[in-house]
Amino acid sequence: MKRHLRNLKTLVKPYFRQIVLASVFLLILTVIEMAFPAIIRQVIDVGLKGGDQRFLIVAAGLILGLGLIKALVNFREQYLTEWIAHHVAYDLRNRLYNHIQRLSFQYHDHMPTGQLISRVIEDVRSLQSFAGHGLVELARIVILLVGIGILLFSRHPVLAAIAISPLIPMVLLTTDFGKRVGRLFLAVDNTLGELSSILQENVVGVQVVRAFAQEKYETDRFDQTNRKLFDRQITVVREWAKVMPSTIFLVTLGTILILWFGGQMAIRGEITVGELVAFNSYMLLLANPAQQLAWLVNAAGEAYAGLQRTFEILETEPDIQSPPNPIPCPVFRGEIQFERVSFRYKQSERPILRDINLKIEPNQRVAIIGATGSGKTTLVNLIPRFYDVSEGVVKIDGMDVRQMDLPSLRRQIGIVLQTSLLFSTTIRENLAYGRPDASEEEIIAAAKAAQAHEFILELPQGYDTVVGERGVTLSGGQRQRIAIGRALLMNPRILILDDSTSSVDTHTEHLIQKALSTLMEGRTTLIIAQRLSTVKKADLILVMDQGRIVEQGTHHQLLALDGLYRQIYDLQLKNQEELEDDLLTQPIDLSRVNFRSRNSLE
Ligand SMILES: Nc1ncnc2c1ncn2[C@@H]1O[C@H](COP(=O)(O)OP(=O)(O)OP(=O)(O)O)[C@@H](O)[C@H]1O
Repeated sequence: MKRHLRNLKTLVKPYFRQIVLASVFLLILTVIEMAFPAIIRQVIDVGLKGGDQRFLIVAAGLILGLGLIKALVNFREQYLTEWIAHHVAYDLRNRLYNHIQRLSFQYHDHMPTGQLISRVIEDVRSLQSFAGHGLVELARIVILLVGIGILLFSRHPVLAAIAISPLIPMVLLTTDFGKRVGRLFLAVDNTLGELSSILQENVVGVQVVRAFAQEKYETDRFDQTNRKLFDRQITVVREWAKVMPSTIFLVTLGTILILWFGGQMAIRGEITVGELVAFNSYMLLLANPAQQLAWLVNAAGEAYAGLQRTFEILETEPDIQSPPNPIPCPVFRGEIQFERVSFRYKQSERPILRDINLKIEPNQRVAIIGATGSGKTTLVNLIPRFYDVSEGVVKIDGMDVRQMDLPSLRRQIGIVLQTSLLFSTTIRENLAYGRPDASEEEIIAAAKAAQAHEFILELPQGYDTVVGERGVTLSGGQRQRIAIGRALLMNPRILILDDSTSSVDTHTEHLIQKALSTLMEGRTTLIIAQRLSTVKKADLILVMDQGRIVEQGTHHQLLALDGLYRQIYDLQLKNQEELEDDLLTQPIDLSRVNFRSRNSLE
């Protein structure tokens, strides 16, 4: 709790001046509200009793003047509190987004995307709505309660005690509700996160759902979580509905008590009629905010849950960041070394990479092959520090990558994956994603080298065509060429490629191969190889099996070894004729070869 209040303080601190000003406005408003019953009392006791018309006119003028001031101050106060709330939400969304950008892959592996989205949007919204309207109302209630309490007790302590007495169970009721509601809202928010995860997964994976005709299953899954959300929300409403009528009843009880006891006192002449009316007006002044108390506690609970969930993200230290005093990264020569590297994902029981020793010379082309799940992707992911080694060290040009400045390390490593993500913006901006300062000539040159220039020109708005959800849909081959252009423009010293191309026609395949060759020139390149042609051309081939590099060398050296590589190769050679035809057209998926079957071959 203390920690969360401290967090809240860090959020509102920049707006301290505005908060003070809003509080002053609030105080003025409340004082004006409390002045009205006092004026009415004077009107009844002095004006009406003495039949003094001038007194009535003065009182009416006073009420009119105060009413005008109240309207003006009210406008300023409402504007200011909303302004503060929106600024706090704006800052929080930015802080969250910046932090999420810095969190490691390890974190993203286990945090569902939908949960993150729901925290940045929904939890911030609940915080914002409480920070605006809620906090002000709460402050108003406190000021009113204290102010009216002092006024009533100073005039007539006995009647004040009678009038205020129903407020005691009301406060007890709402505090009890307040204790429970935070927990209930946390459950609601978590389920909302689950629901957005399912939605997000289904929208992204719509093709898979349709292809497997699993619409019914997915609809049921969504319905189940939606029902859970509904049930949890209804629980909150039920709890709230229990408290709400009780508070309304208790306020009404206050008025009844005043009329009953106060009325008798007035008959006995112990208080004036004006005082009785003023007492009742003060109670009515409290009625509205008191009824809102349950709503406020509700909103506070929701905001508290939001605060907990958003700060859970903000308090997560990124596992992977630049060291405090990073070694400045000069332009890499491109030598890569793995020394006794082992790696285990946080969740995995066994090491995924074991005792990897490897030296790659600058500008070498390295092909990595191995069965699916043998650790190829994991191995290359250690170079740009998407994950950090569990044991051993990865070095570039003799320096441990963990000692380098992270952005300058990653800027020198280009990555082209099989399914390259493009952003929903123009082709030009997608190409210049890593180099926003690139000139038009540079962008076009990169697109030409990536064999993308021609098809870009054929698009409706050329380089200004928006891709993705808001614009045209590009084919797999076109997307990959844009991704190659994007990497080319970065001019990285080290390149990581996935050379598989999802079924494209011969011509596109040829264009992609040409683009990749241009991209690889003069750079250290690691290719997760799916094609025999790529493997044959590599300076060094790494054969991976169950997290280890079991063989390494050139095509001929490895053939001569007569080991696993030979077996893979022979398996392909059996279909020699077919392969000859397909070599430039169809990717030969080496990862699909059953490496384990070598035992049966022996
Ligand atoms: N983020 C992750 N968290 C936990 N385990 C993972 C993660 N990514 C991969 N693995 C596991 O690590 C092992 C190696 O995966 P990796 O993706 O490196 O294999 P690969 O050789 O690239 O496979 P493929 O050819 O199918 O892409 C697999 O058993 C996989 O289940």
